[in-house]
Parts: sequence; structure tokens; C-alpha cells
Amino acid sequence: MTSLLTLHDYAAEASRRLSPPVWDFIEGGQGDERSLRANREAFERATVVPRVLTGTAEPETGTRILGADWAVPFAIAPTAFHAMVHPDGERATARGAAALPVPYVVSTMASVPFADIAAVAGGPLWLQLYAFADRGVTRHVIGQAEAAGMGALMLTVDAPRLARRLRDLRRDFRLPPGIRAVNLPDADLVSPGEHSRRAFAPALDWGELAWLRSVTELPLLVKGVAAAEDAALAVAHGVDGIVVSNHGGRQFSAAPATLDLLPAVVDRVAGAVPVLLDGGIRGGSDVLVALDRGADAVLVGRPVLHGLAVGGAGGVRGVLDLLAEELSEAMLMAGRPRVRPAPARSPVPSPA
Ligand SMILES: Cc1cc2nc3c(=O)[nH]c(=O)nc-3n(C[C@H](O)[C@H](O)[C@H](O)COP(=O)(O)O)c2cc1C
Ligand SMILES: CC(C)CC(=O)C(=O)O
Repeated sequence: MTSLLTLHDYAAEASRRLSPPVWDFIEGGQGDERSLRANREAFERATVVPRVLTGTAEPETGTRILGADWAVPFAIAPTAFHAMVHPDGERATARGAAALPVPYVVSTMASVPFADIAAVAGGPLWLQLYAFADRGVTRHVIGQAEAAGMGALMLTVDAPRLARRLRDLRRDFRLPPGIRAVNLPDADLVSPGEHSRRAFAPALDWGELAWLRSVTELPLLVKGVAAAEDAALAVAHGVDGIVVSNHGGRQFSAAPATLDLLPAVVDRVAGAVPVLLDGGIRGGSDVLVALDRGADAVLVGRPVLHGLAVGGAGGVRGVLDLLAEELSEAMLMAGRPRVRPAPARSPVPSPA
């Protein structure tokens, strides 16, 4: 194996190990993939002005998000069907995350029961939630997450259905045999796109948040906010956190880079709730750039899958350790001794 010194090295190694259809499912985006590229381009352009003579020897990477201690200001983004990438699926991911530990946002479309993931987890475990047309299904998923002791729900709001991803359409991508969304009551689906058309709530609105509040006490974040106006609405509807995301470029190719959207969202949210960002984080400097522009933490998607493909739990751990080491070095070199404290959870205002 070539030496794995950067997250790009993990990606290159993963591309050699995964079948072309699975690789393309992971890497692809919607349409002409402009938003996928934009996420990276924004980080490649971004800089951080270093401060000097700050007396920092060992930067403190820890933070506190929604009442839980995080060893690092990044978490594993929710991604579906890890058993496609490694036979141990999300169990391996959770084991890899437990080492540091790094918080893990488990996908509704996990291929391993939530309870089995929780059994090997070592840090905060949250559930990413898709809202289903049949609210009984949504309730079922929340019930499983609560039973597994998950600490928060992250409702994905940028996917009324899965978008047309040309790489998958060209290959007629199907889930490999035996891989299923086992936490859903009706787990037998072959094509993720087809399933989302049948099952996802097609016309979500802000009312869904009030309904979710009525069925669970868990803190609620929304993932997939782009416009500052929507961030303000989310706060007005009492969310506990916002994730600025374009779903890693997988849903809408004309969506702007998330890093470019971040400052306006941070400005509008004005410290009411934590603001997280995902899309295009590929190194410790990227994490620092996002923090510098006002994010309280970030989520990392594809690189974790690359680590999983390269070495199961050990590969995931390798990716997360590398990112933590790079972040620590970036903080040291930029003269940032610690992560700015995130807003504490405040009482939820009821929507007007
Ligand atoms: C293979 C794959 C599966 C994904 N599955 C989900 C999912 O089930 N739920 C969700 O909210 N987001 C999903 N996402 C989006 C990620 O949570 C995240 O927004 C995105 O990957 C971040 O960009 P990055 O991959 O550049 O880090 C998925 C992304 C990938 C690459
Ligand atoms: C199977 C899908 C629902 C997962 C997803 O959100 C994605 O592929 O982006």
C-alpha cells in the first residue's frame, strides 16, 4: 500500500479497492456536478491569516456541542449503506470513531441496526433523519434511535427525493445483494433513488419540525440549509442547530459552495444555536478555515468512506486521526490556541 499521508491518499487507495459502481455512487453529484466541485474550489481558494506570538504550544481542539464534549470540532457526516464499502458496515465506522473519539451522525439508511452501532460507539452518536411520507415510518426510525441512546436528531431538508445522479443512472446503480436499510420497517429496496421517490415525504414544510418536537425530546438540528433566510426561519422554529450543507453536491448542481454560504448564515443566526458545515472538508486546514469563518464544527463525509474502504475500522481511525493531527498543526501554525466556544443550548422559542 502506498503511504497514506493525506486524505487524498486515502481516496486514491479507496478508488483502487472499490468497484466502479460503488466508487461512483460515493463520489458522484447531481447533474453536471458543479456544486460538488464548488465545495472543493471554495476551500482551495480560502486562506487563514496566521496570528503570531500567541504563546501556544499545544492547541486545544476540544469543544462542546449541544451539551456533549467533542474531542475535535468535526464529526462523521451521515452516509448511507456502509456495508457496501466494508463487510462490517457501520459497526466498523463506529469502532473507528470510538478511538479518538469522534462524534458520528448515523444515516437513516444505515445497513446495520442502530443498536449494534451504539454497542461499539465511543463518542456522541446522533441520528440523521429522513422524513417519510408515512409518519409511522419516521416514528419507527426515531424510536429505534432513542432505544439505541442516540443524543440528537439531524433532519435532512435538502432531499425531497434523491436527485438524478448521472453516474448512477448511466450504470443503472443498484444496491449490491444483501445490503438493506435495516432500520426501516420495509427495508427491501434495490435502488436508492426509486425508494426515495416512493417513501420520502415529498412536500416537507416547517410544520414537520413542530411534529417532530411533539414525538421526541431529542435535540433537533436541520441539515441542508443554504440561505440565511432559511437559517433564520429554522431558529424561529426552535431548532437546536443548523448544518450548512448542499449534501456534498449530490442534490442540486447550481447550489453554491457551502463555505461561501457560511458567513451569511452565521451572521443571521447570531449565536442563537450552533452552526455546522459540511461539503469538501479534505484536510485539517479546511476545518480551520470553516471555524475561522464562523462554523462551530464541521462534518466529514466521503473521506470516512475512503478510510472504511482502505482498512475497515482501522482505516476510519486512520482518516480521523490524520484529520485531527492536521487540524492541531494548522491551529498551531495559525496561532489559534483553542476552538471558539459554541453557543450553549438555549430554551427553545416557540414559533410565531
Ligand atoms: C455515499 C454518500 C451517502 C450519503 N448519504 C446520506 C444520507 O443518508 N443522509 C444525509 O443526510 N446525507 C447523506 N450524504 C451527504 C453527507 O451527509 C454530506 O452532506 C456530504 O457527504 C458532505 O460532503 P463531503 O462528502 O464532501 O464531506 C451522503 C453522502 C455520500 C457521499
Ligand atoms: C440512499 C440515500 C437516501 C442516501 C443519500 O442521501 C445520498 O446518497 O446522498
